[in-house]
Amino acid sequence: MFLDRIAEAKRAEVERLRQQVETAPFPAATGKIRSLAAAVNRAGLAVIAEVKPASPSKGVIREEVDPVKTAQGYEAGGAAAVSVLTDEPFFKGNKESLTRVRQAVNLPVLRKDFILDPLQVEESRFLGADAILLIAAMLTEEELISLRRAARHHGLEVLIEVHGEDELQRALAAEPDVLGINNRNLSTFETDLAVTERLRPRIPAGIPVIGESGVSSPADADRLRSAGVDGILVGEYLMRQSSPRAGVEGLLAGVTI
Ligand SMILES: O=P(O)(O)OC[C@@H](O)[C@@H](O)c1c[nH]c2ccccc12
Repeated sequence: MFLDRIAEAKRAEVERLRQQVETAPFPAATGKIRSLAAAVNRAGLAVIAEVKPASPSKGVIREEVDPVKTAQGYEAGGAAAVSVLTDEPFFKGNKESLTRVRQAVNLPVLRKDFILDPLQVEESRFLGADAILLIAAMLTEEELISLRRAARHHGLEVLIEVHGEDELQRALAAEPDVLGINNRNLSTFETDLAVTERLRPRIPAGIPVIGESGVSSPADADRLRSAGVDGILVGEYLMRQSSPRAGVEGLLAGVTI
C-alpha cells in the first residue's frame, strides 16, 4: 500500500538526514513565521495553491515546472497561501523549491511532505516553511501529538489532514492550527468531494478548516465553500492551467461568498 511504501522511503530519508546533521547541524532558525491559520481565517474563501509537479496517481502533471514563477502567479491571483511538495520520489518536488518560493512571495508557505520524525520538523523550519502537513492516516495519536509539540518548539504551525472519522478524532486530540479534510483516499487514490460534506459538520467551531484535493473547476470550489470550509487546497487543477494567476482568479470568481 502507498502509505507503507512512502513511510519506508521517508524513514530511510530520515536516517540519511540524521547522519548529515551529526556533522553539520541545522543553524538556529531566524525570521518570523507567517501564519497559515490567519491566512485561512481571512474573509472569503482562502485558496491554498500548490506547486505539484507530479503525483503517484497521475504521473507527471506538468513538465519543467518553475516553482518560483508558479508561486508568484498564485500570489498575484489572490491565493491565501502556497503549498510546496518537497517529496522527490513520488511527487517530483524538492526541498530547494520550498526555500526559493518562500523568498519570492509574501504568503505563508506550507511544506507538503510525509513527516514522521521530529528531525523533519526541524529541517522544515530550516528550509523556510511556515507550516507543515501531518497526515493522520499514517500517524498514531501519540505521534501526532509529539510532532505537533516539535512544530511548536520550532515555531511552526501544523495542518493535520484527515479522511475519516477515526482520523478526525486523533487529529483533534493533537490540536492542529488548521484542519484539512482530504477528499482523496490515500490507499485507493479515489477522490470524492462528499468526504468534506460528511466530515465538516463533525468539526467543532473555532478551528480553521480546509477541503483538500479533487477540485477540478470553479464549481467544485463553490461546492466545498457551500459545505462550510474556510479554505481549499488545490494542486493538479492549478498546475494544468497555462496561467497560474488566472487559475486562482477563476476559482475565486466562481465562488459565491
Ligand atoms: O491535486 P489536488 O487533487 O488538487 O490535491 C492537492 C492536495 O490536496 C494533494 O496534493 C494532497 C493532499 N494531501 C496530500 C498528502 C501528500 C501529498 C499530496 C497531498
